[in-house]
Formats: sequence, structure tokens, C-alpha cells
Amino acid sequence: MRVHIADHPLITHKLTVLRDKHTPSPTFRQLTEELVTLLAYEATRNVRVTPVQIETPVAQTMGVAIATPRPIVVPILRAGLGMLEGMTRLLPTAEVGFLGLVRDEETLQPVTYAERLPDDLSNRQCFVIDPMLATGGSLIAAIDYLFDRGAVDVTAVCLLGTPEGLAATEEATKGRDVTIVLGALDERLNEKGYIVPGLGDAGDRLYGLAH
Ligand SMILES: O=P(O)(O)OC[C@H]1O[C@H](OP(=O)(O)OP(=O)(O)O)[C@H](O)[C@@H]1O
Ligand SMILES: O=c1cc[nH]c(=O)[nH]1
Ligand SMILES: [Mg+2]
Repeated sequence: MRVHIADHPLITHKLTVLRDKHTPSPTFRQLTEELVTLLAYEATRNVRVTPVQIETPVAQTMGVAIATPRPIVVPILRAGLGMLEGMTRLLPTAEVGFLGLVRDEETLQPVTYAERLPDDLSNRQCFVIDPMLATGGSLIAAIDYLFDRGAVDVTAVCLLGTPEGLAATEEATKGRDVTIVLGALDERLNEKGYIVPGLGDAGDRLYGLAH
């Protein structure tokens, strides 16, 4: 498993505002979109391209186009939806599949409540988006869905992660082509499975629903 942790002052600045408990939902949504666009630059570094010939006003030249089959972007509902617009802005031709997972806050196990993915992901590059990698349970479940359907590689883009979540994901995805791109690696999980210092419940902060 490859892990890339962002190291850029703009990303750290935007994450600082996102973490602040006084930041209201509209600003939180805007920053989430901006952050995913910055992280997507790194996450798409190995996107498959194919050579194309084009004509500029001056000469013929070779360039590249995103290869087919098209990549697929999979937001993990609910919080991952907040990253979709920023991701598809960089990959406008990507297909979008959906996975609805919610963590049981007692057991910390993910429960699947929605799934709308292509049946066959053979030879597809997949990008999973979810702001939080806490215990890793939700991301591992998402990665399993994708490889079970034939995905060749999965890149996950998360705003915050933990050492515990990374270790669990590494253990569960051994032998598979998995890359994780993080905005920041936080200190730890607390006794309730929340990321410390984290930003709280990403879904609630994006969409404003109380438990
Ligand atoms: O690594 P884990 O321990 O599995 O926790 C991370 C998951 O928790 C959050 O979703 P949540 O279950 O709160 O659902 P929501 O997006 O609907 O709020 C988050 O968006 C991840 O999907
Ligand atoms: O800190 C956390 C952990 C899981 N899910 C969240 O939204 N936040
Ligand atoms: Mg939540």
C-alpha cells in the first residue's frame, strides 16, 4: 500500500479552518471542495492516459487523453459526497458510483445501506473519496466492494487519517494495488473512535444533521 501525506502550506491552512469548531457548514463545504481538488492532483498522478494526435493552430503534435475504460469515482455517503464536485472537476469524464456506509457508533463497524456501482469493474481505475479514515473499517469495506468486482487499483483520497486506520487498511488490503492520499495524518483515535484532533463528525459538519 502506498501512502502519500500532503505537505503543503495551503492544504494545512485550509485544514486548520476546517478543524475549527466555529467554522459553519457553508464554509466547511467550500473548503472540503477546495481541499479535494488540491489532493486530487496527487491522487491522479498515475491516472492512465493514451497518446492522441492533435493539431494546434501552428503544428501537429502529440498529447494524451484519459484512457478508456474511464476511471470511476466512488464517494462514500454521506460525507464523501462533499468531495465529489471537487474530484469530478479534475476528472470530468469519470463515471461516478455510490456506496452508502454508516459506522455503527457502538461497534464501530460499517453498515452498508446503499450501493450503486457498475457490476463489472474489470480493468477500471477507482478513486474512493471520504473525508475521514478513522478505524479504517469503512474504507476497507469500500475497497473490498471494488476489488470484488474486478477493479485493478484503488486510490483513496481522505482529508484526515490516523495511524490505526492506515495500519488496519494496509493489513486488510495486502497484495492489492492500493494508494491512500491524505491531507494530514492525525495523532490517534479516541475511545469513541473519533480522530484526534480531527474535525468532529464530517457528515454532520457538512450537512448539519444532528444525531
Ligand atoms: O474509518 P471508520 O472508523 O470506518 O470511520 C470513518 C467513516 O465515518 C464517517 O462516516 P459516518 O459513518 O459518520 O457516516 P456519514 O458520512 O453518513 O456521517 C466517515 O465519513 C467515514 O465513512
Ligand atoms: O473523527 C471521525 C471519525 C469518524 N467519522 C467522522 O466523521 N469523524
Ligand atoms: Mg458521520
